[in-house]
Amino acid sequence: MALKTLSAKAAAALDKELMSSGAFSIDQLMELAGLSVSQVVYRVHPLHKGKRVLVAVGPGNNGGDGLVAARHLRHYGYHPTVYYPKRPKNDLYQRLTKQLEDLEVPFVDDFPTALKSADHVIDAIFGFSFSGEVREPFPAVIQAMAETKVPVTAIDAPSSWDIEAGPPASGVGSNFHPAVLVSLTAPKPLVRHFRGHHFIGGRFVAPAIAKKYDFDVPPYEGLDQVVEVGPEGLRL
Ligand SMILES: NC(=O)C1=CN([C@@H]2O[C@H](COP(=O)(O)OP(=O)(O)OC[C@H]3O[C@@H](n4cnc5c(N)ncnc54)[C@H](OP(=O)(O)O)[C@@H]3O)[C@@H](O)[C@H]2O)[C@@H](O)CC1
Ligand SMILES: [K+]
Repeated sequence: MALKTLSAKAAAALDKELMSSGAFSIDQLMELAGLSVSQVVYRVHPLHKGKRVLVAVGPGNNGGDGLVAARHLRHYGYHPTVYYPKRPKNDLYQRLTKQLEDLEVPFVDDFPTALKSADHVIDAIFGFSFSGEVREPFPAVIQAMAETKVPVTAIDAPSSWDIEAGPPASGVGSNFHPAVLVSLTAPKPLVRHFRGHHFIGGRFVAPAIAKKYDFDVPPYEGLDQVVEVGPEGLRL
């Protein structure tokens, strides 16, 4: 059975609803989203495969998920490094940054150089609000992630992919195929073009909300914050 997907518009509306009538705060949702990403990395890239995780962080909430994941990974025993070139003055992102600084997580300015000594990469640049052509300074970062042999885990969307249509036909991102994707709450239509390991995370949706937005809450087990749903077709 094919997984039901959420369009970019529906995902944004769901986000808004969770934070209004759903009574969640953005901090809560981001914490659970980032926690689920950290659990995926622990599964696909356990500590013995190498502790150096490079996190590419973008200017919105997708980036915030990456900052949260970096914090959890530090507590699990990894050595995360964060590339965060565009930092909005938003209080939430500043607090997430301070929490990482207190854990002595390094922030770097040169992504391609940092990539040379990374064992795993988290793509937290853009999520469901991405559109159009990738603007500076991110084209070189996406190009580096596309070319590296280091495995990449993308949060919610491979950055630069159109949320509905998938990878761009040419130019930046056309050759970017991350090894792992963590869809938050529900996959976006771009997942039809994704062939790697696919997980769903974001274990915070009430059944009535899932019904209203017409997607399936995957069968989370025990303490897990994630469910693997691919690559063998779409198992749900
Ligand atoms: N409900 C859920 O499941 C939850 C979802 N969560 C997460 O939130 C994510 C969505 O976050 P979001 O809405 O903040 O936007 P996001 O995708 O990070 O990007 C926006 C930024 O990118 C920029 N930008 C856009 N296009 C660009 C371009 N071509 N080139 C360059 N820049 C470009 C844009 O800049 P602007 O256009 O405003 O100048 C803006 O700064 C979602 O995918 C999930 O990861 C969790 O945190 C909580 C629970
Ligand atoms: K991403």
